[in-house]
Amino acid sequence: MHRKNTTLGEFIIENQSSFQYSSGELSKLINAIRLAAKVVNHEVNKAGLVDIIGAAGDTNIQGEDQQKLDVLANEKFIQTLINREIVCGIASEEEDDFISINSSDNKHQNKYIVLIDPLDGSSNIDVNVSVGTIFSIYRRVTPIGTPVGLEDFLQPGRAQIAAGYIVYGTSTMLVYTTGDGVNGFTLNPALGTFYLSHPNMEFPETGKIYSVNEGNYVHFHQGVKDYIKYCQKEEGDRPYTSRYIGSLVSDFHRNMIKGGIYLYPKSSVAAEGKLRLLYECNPMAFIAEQAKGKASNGFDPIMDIKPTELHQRVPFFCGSRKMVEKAEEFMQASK
Ligand SMILES: O=P(O)(O)OC[C@H]1O[C@](O)(COP(=O)(O)O)[C@@H](O)[C@@H]1O
Ligand SMILES: [Mg+2]
Ligand SMILES: [Mg+2]
Repeated sequence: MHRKNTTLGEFIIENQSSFQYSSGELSKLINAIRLAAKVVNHEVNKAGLVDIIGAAGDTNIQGEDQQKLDVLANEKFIQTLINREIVCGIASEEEDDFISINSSDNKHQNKYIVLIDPLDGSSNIDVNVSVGTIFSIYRRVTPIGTPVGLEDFLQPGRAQIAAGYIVYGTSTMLVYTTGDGVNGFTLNPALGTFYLSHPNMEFPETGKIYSVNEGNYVHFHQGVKDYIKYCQKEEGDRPYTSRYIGSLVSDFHRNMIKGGIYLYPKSSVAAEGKLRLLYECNPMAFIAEQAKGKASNGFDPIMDIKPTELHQRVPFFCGSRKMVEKAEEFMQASK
C-alpha cells in the first residue's frame, strides 16, 4: 500500500522491483513521459496567451485538421522520448507512419515501443475545455539488435506493458497502470511535482452517467438507439444523466470516479466509429480493466482485437462493468 502524497518519482522506483522485466528501462520511460507531460501542461495552460490556438494548417492521416497544440504536443513527446534513448519505436495519431529509433550504439538495443495520442479532445482546445494525452507501452516482438517493424505496433492490447493518460483539466493528473492496478497523480504546479492523490482507482460497478454524442443518434444502429432509450427511460434508478465533454480522456476520467459509460459506436456515417484502436481504445481499455471496468466494441473485448493497421478505428464501449454489459445486451439483441 503506497503512502498518499508519495511523489510519482518515488512511486515509480518503489514499483520497479515488483515489475517482471525490471531493468529500470520502464521506469526511465515513464519518467520521460512524466517530463513531457509537464512540458505540454505548461503549453496548454498558457493557450490563449500565446499563438498555439487554432488550426496548424495541415491535415493528418486521420483526415482531421491538425490543431497547433496537436502538433506541439506531438513534437514535445516524441523529442523527449528520442532524447532519452529509451525506446526503439514510436507511433503517434499525428504521424503517418511509425518512427524507428536506433540506440546510441547503433545496435538497436532498446526493447520498448510507445504509442501516443499526443493531444486528445482537440475540438476543445480553443474553448478552454479539458483535453488530454494518452500513451501505451509494449515490449517489442522483433529481435533486439534489429530495427523495429510494423508487427511491433500491431500487437493486441492484451500485450500492453503499461498505459496511461494525462488530463489537463481543473488540475493536471497523470493516471497509469503497469498491470497492477491504476493510480492517479496530481501535479502541484508550484513545485512541478506529481503526487499520489488517487491510489487504486476503480470504476464503480455501475453508475448513472452515459456519455455519447447524441447528435449522431439518427445514424446509430438500432442496438445503440435502444440502449440510449434505456438510459433515458423513467424506471428504477433511471433516467441516467447525459454528460459528454467531447474529450475521451475527460469523459473516461469522470466516469471512472463517478460511475458511468462512454460510447463511440459505429454508425451509418462512421463505419468503424471514430476512435483509434492503438492510440485511444487499447490504452483506455487496459486502464478500464485494471480498474475493474470493461471495454469492448459492443461485442468483444477491445484488448482481444488483433490490429491490422496502424490507424484503424473501432467502435468503443467503455466504463462501469454492469453498464457496458447492459449495452452489449442491446447490441446482441439487435444483431
Ligand atoms: O466530436 P465527436 O465526434 O463527438 O468526437 C469527440 C471524440 O473525438 C476525440 O476528440 C478524438 O480524439 P482526438 O481529439 O485525439 O482526435 C475524443 O477525445 C472525443 O471523445
Ligand atoms: Mg484522441
Ligand atoms: Mg489526438
